[in-house]
Amino acid sequence: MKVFATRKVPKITRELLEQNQIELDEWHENHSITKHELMELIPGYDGIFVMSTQFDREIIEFSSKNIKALSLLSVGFENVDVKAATEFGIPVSNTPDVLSESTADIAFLLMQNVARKAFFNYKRVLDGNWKREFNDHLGFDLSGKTLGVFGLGRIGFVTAKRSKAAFDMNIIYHNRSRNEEVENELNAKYVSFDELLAQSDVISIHSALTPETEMIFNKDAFQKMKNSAVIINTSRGKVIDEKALYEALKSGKIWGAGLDVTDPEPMSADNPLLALENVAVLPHIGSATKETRTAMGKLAVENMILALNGKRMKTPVNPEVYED
Ligand SMILES: NC(=O)C1=CN([C@@H]2O[C@H](COP(=O)(O)OP(=O)(O)OC[C@H]3O[C@@H](n4cnc5c(N)ncnc54)[C@H](O)[C@@H]3O)[C@@H](O)[C@H]2O)C=CC1
Ligand SMILES: O=C(O)C(=O)CO
Repeated sequence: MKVFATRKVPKITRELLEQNQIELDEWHENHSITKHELMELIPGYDGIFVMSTQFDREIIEFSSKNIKALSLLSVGFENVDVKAATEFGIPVSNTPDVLSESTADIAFLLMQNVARKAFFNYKRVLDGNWKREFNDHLGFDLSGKTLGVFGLGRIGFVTAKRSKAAFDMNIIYHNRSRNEEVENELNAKYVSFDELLAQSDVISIHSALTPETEMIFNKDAFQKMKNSAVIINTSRGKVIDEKALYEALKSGKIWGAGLDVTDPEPMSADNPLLALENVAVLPHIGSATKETRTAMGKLAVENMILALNGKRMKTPVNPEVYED
């Protein structure tokens, strides 16, 4: 058996594959693999570790001749046409749960960072501009404020839990469905999207990227938010209309933004958002801890080995592929 990874995999993945006598090739070039390069390579493999690479219907159909599994090293799977994979009988898996704590940490880090302008103030230190201001560049307290979670799934829940425990924040949420367990545990209140926009001091985005959520945070949404509000995004860049976000921040329509994900990625260094005092940007490091990347690598390889042996994957995103 031979598998291919569209980027370098964690050490654990390599080790487990070796123990199972499965050969691995990884994409080592400096540029992201192109569709053409991928299609040239696919015929030589039995399975693929997908790391952010786009798998559209054409690639899926082409892969179906020999590929027995697409094992993603991510929980998000908007880059793969799952419907096509199911149609062509290819099982697809992702890495849920194992990255929820570390991604929620980054949402929480950005929240505190923006509330206290930490990156901006750090830059002042680097620039030799250390002044103790009494009335300028002030932040705001998170304690007792209202956190609005958009998409209260696995990561949204952990973020809400941290915010409640650390800052006794009042939790409201908007989700595809209500979650009474979460409501009881966190005293959280389900609200409509418009209520979430109007009532939140901080909005933290944790939904998947879907046709419904794409650009849902647009000019119209920013108009409905408090002038003092902060928006945090650790889901996918495309959930926010970044031009509208810039305008909303620049005009004082909303107060601040913390982004771990942007559209496109990487964000260009001359993006005007980076020049704003109340904006903190990180280069998509939500799951980037040793522990989490190891757990993701282990789960991804377990899924791959199961699929290569004709067994049901541990965390399939298209379980219907196993139905007769
Ligand atoms: N920044 C980073 O490094 C990372 C980013 N992510 C992103 O976080 C996302 C969430 O991950 P999980 O919490 O594990 O997923 P999940 O599936 O547990 O939660 C997503 C939630 O969004 C909700 N949702 C979907 N469409 C919605 C809509 N139209 N309106 C309201 N709610 C909606 C769902 O009901 C669900 O509760 C991933 O899809 C991925 O894009 C995940 C891990 C790391
Ligand atoms: O898992 C995901 O969806 C990520 O964005 C990175 O871990």
